[in-house]
Amino acid sequence: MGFASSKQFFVSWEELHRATRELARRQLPASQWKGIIAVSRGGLVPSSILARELNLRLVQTVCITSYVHNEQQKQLKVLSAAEGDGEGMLVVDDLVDTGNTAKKIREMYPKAKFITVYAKPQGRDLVDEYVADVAQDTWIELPWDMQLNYSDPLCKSDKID
Ligand SMILES: O=P(O)(O)OC[C@H]1O[C@H](OP(=O)(O)OP(=O)(O)O)[C@H](O)[C@@H]1O
Ligand SMILES: Nc1nc2[nH]cnc2c(=O)[nH]1
Ligand SMILES: [Mg+2]
Repeated sequence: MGFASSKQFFVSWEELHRATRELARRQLPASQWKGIIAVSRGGLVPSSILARELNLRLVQTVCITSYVHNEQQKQLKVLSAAEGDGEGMLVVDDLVDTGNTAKKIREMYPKAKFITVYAKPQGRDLVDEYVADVAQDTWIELPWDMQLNYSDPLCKSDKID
């Protein structure tokens, strides 16, 4: 789950919006869906965009926290979960990485369609649909985790000038 990430992929609000709208476009016709189950917290913003684009008013959540014990072990804890087997529902998360969360979601909602905006190779086969591939060694930095910052001009680190 990102422990071995050596690179970063920075996602702006605009890029997240564009990619999530593309994910929404692929869920048409909207009439086939009863609603959305957002995988909180990462799936909350994408779910809001999908709900708007598909005019879905039923938005439920499944709240999962991940406890990391060591580099190999990630233990999931479900704090609260929408009821049912997921029939007619879109289960939405921001990304799939190792696939641990996705496996749990599939067990809980076997009849749902599970979709994410981003997917890494280890977990992508567990997702029914996603928009963008990201390498396994890359950490995805999402817009709600970032802020605008001043950046020095490149020549400042140029020792020859
Ligand atoms: O494929 P995996 O290795 O399971 O990783 C993917 C999950 O990790 C992140 O959530 P996280 O558990 O960090 O919590 P958050 O959504 O509250 O940020 C992300 O939002 C996915 O839900
Ligand atoms: N923000 C973020 N959370 C994650 N959780 C698991 N993998 C990732 C990742 O690449 N980025
Ligand atoms: Mg999450």
